[in-house]
Amino acid sequence: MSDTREVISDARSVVVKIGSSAITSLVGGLDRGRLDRLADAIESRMQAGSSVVVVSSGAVGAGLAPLGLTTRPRDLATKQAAASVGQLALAHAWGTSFARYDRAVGQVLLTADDIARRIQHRNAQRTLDRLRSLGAVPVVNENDTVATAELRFGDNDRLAALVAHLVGAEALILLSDVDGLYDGDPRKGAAHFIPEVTSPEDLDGVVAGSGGALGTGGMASKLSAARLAADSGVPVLLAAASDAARALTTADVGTAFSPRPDRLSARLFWVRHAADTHGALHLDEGAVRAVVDRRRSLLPAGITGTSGNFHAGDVVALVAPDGRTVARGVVAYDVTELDFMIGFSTRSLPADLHRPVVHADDLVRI
Ligand SMILES: Nc1ncnc2c1ncn2[C@@H]1O[C@H](COP(=O)(O)OP(=O)(O)O)[C@@H](O)[C@H]1O
Ligand SMILES: N[C@@H](CCC(=O)OP(=O)(O)O)C(=O)O
Repeated sequence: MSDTREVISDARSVVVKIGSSAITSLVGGLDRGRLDRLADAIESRMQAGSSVVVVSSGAVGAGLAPLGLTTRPRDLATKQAAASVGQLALAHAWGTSFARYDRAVGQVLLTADDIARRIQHRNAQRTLDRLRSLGAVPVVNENDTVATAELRFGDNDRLAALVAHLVGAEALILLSDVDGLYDGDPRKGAAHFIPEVTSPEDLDGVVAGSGGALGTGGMASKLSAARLAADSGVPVLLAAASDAARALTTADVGTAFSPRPDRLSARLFWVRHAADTHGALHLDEGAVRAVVDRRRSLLPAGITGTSGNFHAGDVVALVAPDGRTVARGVVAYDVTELDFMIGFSTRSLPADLHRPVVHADDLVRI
């Protein structure tokens, strides 16, 4: 068995993400039998000494039938209404499944903002830690009814990877309706199974397709969540929910993603994955080369313009002349100060403006 699978199987703290496609269907809504089987597997892992945080999708899927809807809505307001009805059923169903073991369940609804802002971040962290120390299972979902389009996590795979970072988990298990990663969408024809992903090259030629009728992000969101987790040193197992018992014990099913050996510091992880940037710095070609290839700090001379309303200490995007975001970093000046500095060489500026606009230590390439 690979080292990664051993780490996942031995992890004392695990985040288990369950996709809509694994526990809901368009016709039947929430599948209580499947939820019971997942709760059985999670309970066994907890009995063996691990703490588990569940990230459960399925609110929208569970809310469709009660509202007389037969397809997943596309517009935000109807999605939010379905999630509002469905979240109640979902939380109740998890509560009932774990009550068979006298295990309490705590509902935790988060938005991107909660993870991005340090104070809410700490509050969420404290609640999750206390729930776990009290032996309860936190069941996390996105707070769909208040998240607006631009505030959305995008998908719960990403939320699960951020939660894994937040609680210092040692493994992330993504359970879906597919039994792992293939080089193309297995619903669309013959595809080859990929058991291990140890480096980005293992993903060369992989076509990550869209999700099913109820899923949101499809395989692309699982791959980017796996990368996010890998950046924070967390190994990921992607497996079918029907294999949950094996995924949670021996981890000898599905696709295992190794964490990167040079994991990002907590600070740089923050910079790269901060939910929101507060603006952008537009770079000329020379500055792109200095920052990306030579890993230098960004100086005012290489900046051609700014956008957004940011302050010193905010995370901003660094954008190349062709519009690509090439890095993210913590900016050292307010936009109002910077607008007078851009294009000038450091020597021609007053001494109090000599620090770099983004220091190399505060900068992460994308
Ligand atoms: N390269 C691929 N490997 C495996 N599955 C893929 C791939 N591309 C697309 N898929 C599809 O992604 C779906 C899972 O994504 P999604 O429906 O969003 O799940 P979930 O609800 O669990 O988040 C699977 O049903 C599968 O058909
Ligand atoms: N918050 C939404 C889930 C969004 C989502 O990412 O769904 P999925 O792709 O099934 O994990 C819900 O509960 O329906």
